[in-house]
Amino acid sequence: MIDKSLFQFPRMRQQMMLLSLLSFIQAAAIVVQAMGLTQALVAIWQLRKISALAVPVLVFFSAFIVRQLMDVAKNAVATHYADENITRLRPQIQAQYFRLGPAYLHRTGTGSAVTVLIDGLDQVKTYIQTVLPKMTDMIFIPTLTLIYVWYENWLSGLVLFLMLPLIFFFMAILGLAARAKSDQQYADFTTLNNSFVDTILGLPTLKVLGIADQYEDQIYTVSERFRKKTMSVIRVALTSTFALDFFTTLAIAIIAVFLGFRLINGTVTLYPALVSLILAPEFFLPIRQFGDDYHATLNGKNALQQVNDLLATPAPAVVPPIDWPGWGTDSTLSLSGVSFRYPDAAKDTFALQDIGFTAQGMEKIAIVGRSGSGKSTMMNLLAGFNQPASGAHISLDGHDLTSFNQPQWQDSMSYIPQEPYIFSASIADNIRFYVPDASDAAVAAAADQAGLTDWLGQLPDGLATMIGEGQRGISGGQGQRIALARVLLDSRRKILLFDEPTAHLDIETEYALKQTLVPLFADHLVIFATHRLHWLPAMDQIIVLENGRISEQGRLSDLRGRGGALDRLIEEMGGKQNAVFK
Ligand SMILES: Nc1ncnc2c1ncn2[C@@H]1O[C@H](COP(=O)(O)OP(=O)(O)OP(=O)(O)O)[C@@H](O)[C@H]1O
Repeated sequence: MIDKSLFQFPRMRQQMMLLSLLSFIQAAAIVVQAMGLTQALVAIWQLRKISALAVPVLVFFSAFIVRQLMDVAKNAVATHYADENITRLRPQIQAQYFRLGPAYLHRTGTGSAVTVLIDGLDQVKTYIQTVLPKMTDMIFIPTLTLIYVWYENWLSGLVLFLMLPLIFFFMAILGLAARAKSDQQYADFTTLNNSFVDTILGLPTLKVLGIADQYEDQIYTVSERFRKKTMSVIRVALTSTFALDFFTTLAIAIIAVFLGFRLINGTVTLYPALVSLILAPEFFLPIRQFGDDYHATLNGKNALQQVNDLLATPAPAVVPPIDWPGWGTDSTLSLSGVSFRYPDAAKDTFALQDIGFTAQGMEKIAIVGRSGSGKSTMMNLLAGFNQPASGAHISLDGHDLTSFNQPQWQDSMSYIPQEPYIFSASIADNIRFYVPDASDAAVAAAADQAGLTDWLGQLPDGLATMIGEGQRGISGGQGQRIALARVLLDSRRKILLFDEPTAHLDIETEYALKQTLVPLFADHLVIFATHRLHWLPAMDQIIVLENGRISEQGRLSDLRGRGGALDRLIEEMGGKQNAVFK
């Protein structure tokens, strides 16, 4: 029922002590309230003067108020503590996602991240808020009421005490059944979120292909499955609540019958009999309340488990800092024996195998290959998102690196993917990506150099125009130019990694962009993955990938016409692509 990891939360001991104190006071108030009520009833039964009622009634109401105040206080303490932990966990989870990188997010799904960060944390909050006070209530309220009932009437105390194992036994059986169903339900919830986010992101494609309805049906099917799983969890939860209610009512009835007979026999007086009867439901109340909230706590427990698993996932080690001034004209990077396998790929299936090459100074290197040959995997590895398998040798100006997840390397490079991410912000802020404190004049100059001036002139708000999700849409070419402006703004980053930056652009836009890009290449190390072969004449070194291996590498002039992998690739591309080399 209780996730042990809760006890590792900061300040948990103090919180539990505080809640224990509040539950203890509440338990005492419950006993005192019952005493006051019973004394008042006994006084009425004995036809005593109305003034004899004053003290018991006052005691009853005072204890009643204390009891309610303790509920308010426990709620406030638990809510505050839950909020405090959610506020602590949210940035930790975000930081962990950053550490694990896009490769992890790709594997687990965006929907899963949304589930953890939004619904998951809400459920964890409800869990902490509910389970902590319920736990201390379950310890103190039954104990104190049992002690008092036993003191007043040991037989009633014994009945209450004997009922406990039976109730816990049923709680455990039903709890286990609900647990299994709830695990399934939570897994379905994540699947549902993943397929929903996936469908929303892919909606334009689905519409174009005319299969949006099919996906709508799929979401309907998944959500129906989720609904049914939820209903079955609720069914088990209701059965357990019913079973608990049944047994507690039975126990109270047994006590009532016993006491009734003993009152008639005269073996017990009215006060102990009545106080036992009034306290019997109080004895079971915390257990029943825990049963009522069991469903909510199960979801929270699952969500907490997911948060813990995420936080415990080992992040790729950040390579320790090196004494390296950054990439310069004399710099050398050499790789050998670099392999990479996706975690979910078959055992011996490597997306990259035994990669080796050397990059020097402001060289321009093209990585070409058929679709699926490993170009993006290679760029993600060079950007530090994919970690090479053991046995790789990476040497950066004489420093041995185990991966490119190296702060100085990453601070020296700019990575431009096929579709650069445009944040929901102004164009200027999007350009300031690497240099947040760049001046307006510097941003405007970078935008101009990237060829954005004509377009900006058409926008009433110019650089202040809001773009990105939920804002003004932009074309693929404009997105690439913004990404270029980012690079131009930060002249310290001398390494440019391009992953097919013009893949989604038409020939005219690509040509215009090329005019901006090629001059930029001059004072940078450029590693450029592409299947558009007209870029090759602008490159110093060509690396041809086939099935994750380098099948040919060298200068374009050396590779052309020798019937090797590059010639085969050019032949396959045919037509317009081939014409570039004639
Ligand atoms: N996240 C992933 N998990 C498992 N396998 C993957 C993943 N991403 C890519 N692969 C596999 O790795 C291989 C190389 O893929 P990669 O995307 O690097 O190729 P590419 O040359 O960039 O292709 P394209 O030109 O079509 O973008 C392919 O066989 C692909 O199926």
